[in-house]
Amino acid sequence: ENGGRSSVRGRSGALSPSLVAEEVQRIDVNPPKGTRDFPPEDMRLRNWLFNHFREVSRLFGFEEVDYPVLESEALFIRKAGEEIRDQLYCFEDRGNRRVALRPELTPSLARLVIQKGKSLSLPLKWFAVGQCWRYERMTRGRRREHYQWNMDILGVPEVTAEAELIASIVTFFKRIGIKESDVGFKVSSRKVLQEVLRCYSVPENLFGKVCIIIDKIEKIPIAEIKRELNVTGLSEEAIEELLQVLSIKSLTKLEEILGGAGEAIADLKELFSLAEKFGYSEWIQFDASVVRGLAYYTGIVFEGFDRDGKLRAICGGGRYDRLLSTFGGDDVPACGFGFGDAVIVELLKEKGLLPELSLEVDNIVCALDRDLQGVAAIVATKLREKGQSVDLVLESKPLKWVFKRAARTNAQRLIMVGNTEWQKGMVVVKVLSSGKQYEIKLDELE
Ligand SMILES: CC(=O)Nc1cnc2ccccc2c1
Repeated sequence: ENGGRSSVRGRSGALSPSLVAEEVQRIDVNPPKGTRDFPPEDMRLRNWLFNHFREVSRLFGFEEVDYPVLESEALFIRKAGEEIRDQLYCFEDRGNRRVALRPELTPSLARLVIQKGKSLSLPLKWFAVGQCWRYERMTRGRRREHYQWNMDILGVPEVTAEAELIASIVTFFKRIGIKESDVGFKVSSRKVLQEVLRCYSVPENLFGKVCIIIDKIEKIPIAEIKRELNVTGLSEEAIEELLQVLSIKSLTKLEEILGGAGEAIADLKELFSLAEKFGYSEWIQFDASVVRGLAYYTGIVFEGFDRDGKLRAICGGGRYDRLLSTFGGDDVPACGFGFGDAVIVELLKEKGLLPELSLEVDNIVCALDRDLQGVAAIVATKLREKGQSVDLVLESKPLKWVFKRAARTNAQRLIMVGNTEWQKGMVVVKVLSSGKQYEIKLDELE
């Protein structure tokens, strides 16, 4: 199909190098383990998803930010036993610096906020869509990268901030056709754990570690949870009381156990009342077992789940009021969420909600004679200046080839530049949906 030329000879007919030099060993053309390419069809779906992330962030008045994918390893070294730490994609660079591919975006946000310091006026509402990395033994065959949408509000201590963040995710779900019958949010507060641990005089510095162990409650046997809590230093009765409280699924019950004085109850009541006002009460439920797997959360935590229970958490977030001070900055009240690009696509597949996205081009322009290639370029430029997309045929091709390409690229119109018509300053337009064909002066083409 390349006009009859044999593939080993280029335009000039010379022998191609491969026949002369030694055989070149073919490189591995797959992307590195655990990573993905985004060829056009996959990139259309990714852009569709990210455009919704960005449009919702805009609707909520958030500003877009980004950070280097490479950060100092120190940003992610936390001693709470988190999985994200065990799987850090870290290495020593050529300057002998310990660096890491970011496993999440929040520490970078904290770093930038500290760096900007007083020059930032609060509250800050920032969002980012960034690639995050982990290094897992490929035995699990899981991906080593994914893209995360993050939205964060800094400088707002009240739970109106968390309510706003959940509202933004509900808005996103509604835009892509996901309903409250498909997904929900489990909501709790780490202050529940805090209040229980205080009753048993568990030192504050064990709080993060205890949360990380609790977060594994549905992933490892309960006996293992108890053992790890015990090793961490909790008494038998503290462990029993903790596990008891974590099984509570109603705020009323929680109030009976904890008493009505604590901040946990007040925050959660406020959040559920705001949910009413935002109109997403049907989407959220209290569930004391939600703690999330990041050590820095300090208050409300939430995670989006699929009600069929087939998938891992869709998204998650919460309040992290102490993160900045762990980096030596002044504390700023903060809350945010992360939303990965993988589970949501699995959910859309499950629900038959994957959009059909095809390549669209307004025009395909071709010269019918070799010496009219320049005129075809004029036509293409004119249309592009009017904001129309043009797939300009760049070589002299038989019309059959052009029609085939027009069909594959979903071109709306075919513009042909032929000698006969061009003598009169005209070009031929064929509307491909109707087959209607007409001649028109170039400067009347729009
Ligand atoms: C389902 C999925 O791809 N999860 C995923 C993939 N890559 C990651 C990379 C860093 C942190 C978390 C990650 C999570």
